[in-house]
Amino acid sequence: MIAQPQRTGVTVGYQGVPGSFSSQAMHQWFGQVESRNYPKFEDVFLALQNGAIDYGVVPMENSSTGAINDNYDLINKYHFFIVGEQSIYIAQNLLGVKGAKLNDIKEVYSHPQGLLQTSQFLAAHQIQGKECLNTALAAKMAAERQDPAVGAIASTEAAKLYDLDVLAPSIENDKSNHTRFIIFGRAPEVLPDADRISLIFTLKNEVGTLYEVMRVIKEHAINMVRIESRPLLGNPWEYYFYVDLDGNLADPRITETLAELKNYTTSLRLLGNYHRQEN
Ligand SMILES: O=C(O)C(=O)C[C@]1(C(=O)O)C=C[C@@H](O)C=C1
Repeated sequence: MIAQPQRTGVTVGYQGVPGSFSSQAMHQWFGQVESRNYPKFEDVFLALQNGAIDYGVVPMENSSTGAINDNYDLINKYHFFIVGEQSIYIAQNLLGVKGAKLNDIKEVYSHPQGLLQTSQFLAAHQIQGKECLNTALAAKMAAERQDPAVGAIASTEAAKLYDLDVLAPSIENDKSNHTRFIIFGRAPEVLPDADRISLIFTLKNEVGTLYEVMRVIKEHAINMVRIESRPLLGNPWEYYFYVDLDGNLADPRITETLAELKNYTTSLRLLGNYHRQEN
């Protein structure tokens, strides 16, 4: 694994409360760091905008349930730069108040992603899911309710922090459940050995424009690792595309590709060139 640069004396923002997967991802990437937490994903972007934090950490994609669309839209809306990524293994657990048994649980709080990632277990045990803003907040809410019928789907760290029992460990549908988070800041930070590039672009509404973009990438022998299309807010039936490529900005194949893509796109924004992280 490539060592991350030391960023000391900085403040990092994440969504949720301590014990959330976002806070775990933040600590894995930054180590011990000053942090601030916010109720909503957009609050993290606003905090970066008004200078309350130096970096933000948000989830972008889960290996079993796919894109976390809100954060793609926020990255498109706020013109910040991706400086890194962190993928973590997400073990979801059924948590309950002390002394509760699995069979007591009738409803659970969790983030919509936590409920989706454990849908098979919840259906098999006829447990009703109740959405809340974050998995760790779900644990905090279950602890406050002190009702053996009310549990939470969250991490074991959240169980410890909010004094809950783990009634069923690792109940995620997919045993290789990972979530990829991005680390973003106000300025680009290009590292000489960076190997992942993220772009956002819009296209001319003409025959074959997306094909031309793919062709340019392919003809420069660049590996495209992700493409997401999302509706452009305010322009019905128009889309923006988010693309991740393998590469470094000092490589002429990349500079030529970016220059050529300008011919086929109506806007093209480089979000960052950073270290990729394989699971
Ligand atoms: O960070 C948390 O704990 C969250 O509740 C958020 C979130 C998400 O939005 O995907 C983070 C990682 C997991 O995929 C489940 C939930």
